[in-house]
Amino acid sequence: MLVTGLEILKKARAEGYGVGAFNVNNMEFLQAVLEAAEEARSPVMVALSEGAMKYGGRALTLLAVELAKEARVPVAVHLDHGSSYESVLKALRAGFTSVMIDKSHEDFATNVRETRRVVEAAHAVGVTVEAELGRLAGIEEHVAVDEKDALLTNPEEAKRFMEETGADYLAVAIGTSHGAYKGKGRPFIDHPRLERIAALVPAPLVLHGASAVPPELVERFRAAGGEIGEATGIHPEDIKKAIALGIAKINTDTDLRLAFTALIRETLNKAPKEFDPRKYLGPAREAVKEVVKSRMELFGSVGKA
Ligand SMILES: O=C(COP(=O)(O)O)NO
Ligand SMILES: [Ca+2]
Ligand code: NA
Ligand SMILES: [Zn+2]
Repeated sequence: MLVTGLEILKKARAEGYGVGAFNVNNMEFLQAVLEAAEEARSPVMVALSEGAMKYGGRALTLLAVELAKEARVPVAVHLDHGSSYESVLKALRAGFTSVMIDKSHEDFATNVRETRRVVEAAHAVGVTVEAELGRLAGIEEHVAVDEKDALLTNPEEAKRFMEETGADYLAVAIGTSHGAYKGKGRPFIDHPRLERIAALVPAPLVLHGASAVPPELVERFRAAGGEIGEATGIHPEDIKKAIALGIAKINTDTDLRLAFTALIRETLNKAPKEFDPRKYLGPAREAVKEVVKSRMELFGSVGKA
């Protein structure tokens, strides 16, 4: 059933488990995420970035909202990294039930003003809002944030931010970053900082840049002909600890992309004569589904639907 993000995340934080927000760009990713959720009896958030909305158009947004309605588990359809009020309005018009307005690269006052404007519009139509305070290192969708500018979330500011904006859940910067290169070796996750934020912010907390980039998947990608450098993700133990401290929504995109692409390369390498797309998109869809299921196991959301 199609529900709001807050309905899913409030329960998750209260009961101490995490819910995956999985980025989708096409039909196969969407099917993989929803099938995994139904088989695992897990609530789930289907996330579309602005790029995904542009790439898939109504073929993707209509499909996501309609399939979410038909799903046998709670599903929220979420705009990931909304960069403007207009972009949020498009998602609201498409029937999304959760929207992120990401103004974390702006100054505090601007972030508050822009976020509050989105909260008013979204709440008017029964949709809940994710906001962000603090900056992830690495590449954010619209700004390149290098290490020295990466500003981790200030707990006291976060409290004030949530009170002044009325946002429903908060994306925090505690050391993660987007993509496959999250730092040398095991990225440092500032759990003490998260604990202080969670003590001051009762709302569900969101972790971006949370992909594990597992070595076996990186190897599989390379073995199939993919080229990738010194790739590292967030250690599963650091995810579990973050969930215990108040993280309720965990964004996963890179792991799904690596799995999908590795399988397509593998299938095409093995069958150079193949030109039926279902023969290489199908196994890739299965691979994404397996990654989604393993993430749900790690987050503790299996059986929570
Ligand atoms: O935060 C993410 C995804 O992060 P990853 O690159 O670690 O999958 N999307 O908003
Ligand atoms: Ca941001
Ligand atoms: Na998001
Ligand atoms: Zn993100």
